[in-house]
This record gives sequence, structure tokens and C-alpha cells, in this order.
Amino acid sequence: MAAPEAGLALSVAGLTVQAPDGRRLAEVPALTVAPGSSVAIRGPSGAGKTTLLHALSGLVRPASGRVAWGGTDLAALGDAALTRFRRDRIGLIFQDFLLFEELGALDNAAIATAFLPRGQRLALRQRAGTWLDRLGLGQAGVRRADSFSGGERQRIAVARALANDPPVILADEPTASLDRASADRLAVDLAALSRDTGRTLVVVTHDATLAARLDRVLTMAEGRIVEDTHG
Ligand SMILES: Nc1ncnc2c1ncn2[C@@H]1O[C@H](COP(=O)(O)OP(=O)(O)OP(=O)(O)O)[C@@H](O)[C@H]1O
Repeated sequence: MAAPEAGLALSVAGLTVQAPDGRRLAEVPALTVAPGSSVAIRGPSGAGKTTLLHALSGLVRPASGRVAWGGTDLAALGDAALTRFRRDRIGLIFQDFLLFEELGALDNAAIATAFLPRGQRLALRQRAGTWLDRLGLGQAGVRRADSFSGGERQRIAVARALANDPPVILADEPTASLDRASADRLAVDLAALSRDTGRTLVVVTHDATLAARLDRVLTMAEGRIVEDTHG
């Protein structure tokens, strides 16, 4: 199997994200994240954390400014190229899990096989199974997604994001529907993924235990980064 791709550096400059009515939702004049490092984004509800994460993933096109991963400026990519870039390089763990209800846990976690050449499908399916195991769902591979609880669905979504072996992982409250023990286990795994395998990790979280495990904590308020603390 090919070695996983090393994490990408993030470079943000002059970024503003606006609501359709023109209201400014996020404003980040400058932010760099070193490849392979891990960052938590914290702050009160409505501070713009999810908005910023969406702009970093290219799910939202900013009103102005630049978001670049490993030197690739997302604004320079057309819609199809941006979708491809996100699919291949960024693992997204978002709050709406977007599972295929009629598929089993493993088929959901390994859904990216549909986009891969035949020769790479088995490896991805194995990684999906390994992540389900680590997240405590190893025995549940064939159960339909619609039979899982909220916390279990969240873990399937995490396994899906990581199965693709992406150099960048962006997560929005990945531990929100988990019990304390599962949340702590996932926090350890996410931190290790960055530290041991060089992935770049950006996580929006209210979970102080998770934030404490990461290299750096950004605090947002009213759409801006107001504090930047290195652990
Ligand atoms: N598409 C949109 N149109 C209008 N307002 C929006 C849109 N998306 C987000 N907002 C507003 O932008 C602000 C920031 O929202 P965002 O979801 O980024 O906050 P957050 O810090 O992630 O909050 P939470 O912790 O509650 O998830 C909020 O006031 C929200 O209502």
C-alpha cells in the first residue's frame, strides 16, 4: 500500500465570509497552520466556528481572501476540481452525518470506494473496518445505518472520514454525541493521527479534553480569532 500523504500546510489571508444578506460571518486576516499540526477552534455559540471550517473545506466560497492547502488556492479551483480536491485530500467530520440509511455501517464507512480504482478499494475497506473496530463498532459492520444511535452514527461518520487516509482532517464537534469514554477515546485517536502520522487536523469543539490534546487552540468571538494559544 502507498504511504499515506503527509499533512498539508494551511494558509489563510484576508478571508471574509458573508451571509447572503451581506452580514459578515467570519473575518480572518491571516492564519497559518503548519503541516501535521493539530488545532482546536473554540468559542461561544454563533462565534463563526462552523462558518470558518466550511470556508477552510471549500464548502463555502468566501466573499474575499485566500484559503490555500499545501499551496493550492481553493478559490482558483472550479466547482468540479474543488469537489475532487476535497474528496481526495480532506476528511470531513461534520455534525449532519449524511449516512446512507439503507447501507450497513461498513458500507457507509467505506463509501469512498465508489470513487476509487478497483485496485485501491480493498485497502480503503480494510481501513474503514479498522476504524470502526477502534471506535467500538467492529461487530456492527452489516447493521443498517438507520438502526444506530446518534453517537454510533457519529462514529461511523468518523470512520468514513478517516478511511480515505486524507492528509487533512476537518471536524465539527466530533465528540458531541458521544459518552465521555467514547469521546476521550476518539480524542486520543485524533491527536495521535496528527502527531504520529503527520495529518493536519482542525477541530471545532466545545470539548476541553479534546482541545487540550491538540497542539494549538484558537478562540473565536464575533467572527474573529481573538486568541491563539500554543499547547
Ligand atoms: N447561511 C447563513 N445565512 C445567515 N446567517 C448564517 C448563515 N450561516 C451561519 N450564519 C450565522 O453566522 C453566525 C455564526 O454561525 P456558526 O454556525 O459559524 O457559529 P458557531 O460558532 O459554529 O456556533 P455553534 O457553536 O452554535 O455551532 C451565526 O449568527 C449564524 O446564525
